[in-house]
Amino acid sequence: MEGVEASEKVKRTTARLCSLCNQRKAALKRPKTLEQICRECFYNVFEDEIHRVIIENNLFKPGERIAIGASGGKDSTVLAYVLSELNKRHNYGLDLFLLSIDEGITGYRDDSLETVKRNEIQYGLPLKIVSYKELYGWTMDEIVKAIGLKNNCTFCGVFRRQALDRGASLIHADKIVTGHNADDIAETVLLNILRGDIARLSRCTSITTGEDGPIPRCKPFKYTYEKEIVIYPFIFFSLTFNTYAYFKKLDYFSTECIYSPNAYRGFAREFIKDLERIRPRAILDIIRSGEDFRISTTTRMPEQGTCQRCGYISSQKMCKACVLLEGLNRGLPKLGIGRKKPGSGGQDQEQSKRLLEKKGLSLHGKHGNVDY
Ligand SMILES: Nc1ncnc2c1ncn2[C@@H]1O[C@H](COP(=O)(O)OP(=O)(O)OP(=O)(O)O)[C@@H](O)[C@H]1O
Repeated sequence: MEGVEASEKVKRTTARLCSLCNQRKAALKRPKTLEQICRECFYNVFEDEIHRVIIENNLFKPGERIAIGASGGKDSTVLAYVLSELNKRHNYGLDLFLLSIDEGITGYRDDSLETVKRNEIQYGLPLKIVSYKELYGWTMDEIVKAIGLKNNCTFCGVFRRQALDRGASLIHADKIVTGHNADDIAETVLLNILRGDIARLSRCTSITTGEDGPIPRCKPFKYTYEKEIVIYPFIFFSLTFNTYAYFKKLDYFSTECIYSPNAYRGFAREFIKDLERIRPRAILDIIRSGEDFRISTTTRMPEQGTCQRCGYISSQKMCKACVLLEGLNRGLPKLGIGRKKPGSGGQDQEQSKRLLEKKGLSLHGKHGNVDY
């Protein structure tokens, strides 16, 4: 019965004319606006929105070398494709590169890197791969053996952040772009509110961050819905499978990391889904709320300095990567796990974490809690 209803729904939707061009048959309902539009108009609005975001926010300057953080996953694959198309179409004058970090996760990253290697040929973009093993002397497989499954995402998140910077500087990149999308950012706003993490809350909605660090980072998908990029597991809009990556038949890798099988940012994601049922714009509203937060001028923010050991930016004497690495090398892998700095959550974060864990949900992001 359900199947019959679904196919009726498909027939009803596809029989309608596109509400933008009024000529071709509608092929999907846009999750962002609920408009029924055709494939061609979808490509146009999807790409034009990203172009507008790039131009209005002055993300790039002609001649810049841009490292695209390429994991082989849906977001960064679509980002690489769209950015290379827009670069040609609008003459941005950018030198684009794919930059992949090999965390050393057998059965996951080795497979997704194969996808990136194919993307290198498909999009004609040079690829640079840097590995945790060469940078830190440890693979994630080895780290998980030492620390177990509980805190491994913290290592991975901290190391990846620095690895992207180091990789980008090896290819003399001026900027790094990542595939963080609107859903990721809205979730992060909520998580930072729950953690009481004022420092991260104040920067998590910025489209460009790290301008005071080694290499600025941009998120051109800041306003792009995940559901428009690729299939989404919690389908509640009809025809959400007709997304950009699907229509364009892009080659991406779609398996979850084997070390964080429950990697969804459970609570925030579910909450946002509930809100979206009432108001499809909820994701954009949350991002806007995050942007509009005013941080009191008396709030103590971490001061940016450099790590005494490796010279990387750090608000402490030693950067988090060096602290974690020291723990690993001394056989004390738990050294440096946990975070109790002033203004960074402390007790509030612990309380929210306990509360969520009681409900069987996790506060941690896909790759630890240091994603922005
Ligand atoms: N191993 C990696 N190498 C290079 N860039 C990475 C890597 N992992 C993540 N990134 C960058 O960080 C972004 C966010 O990654 P994350 O894994 O949190 O989200 P995701 O939604 O699974 O992204 P994707 O679909 O691109 O894998 C990615 O879109 C990509 O730009």
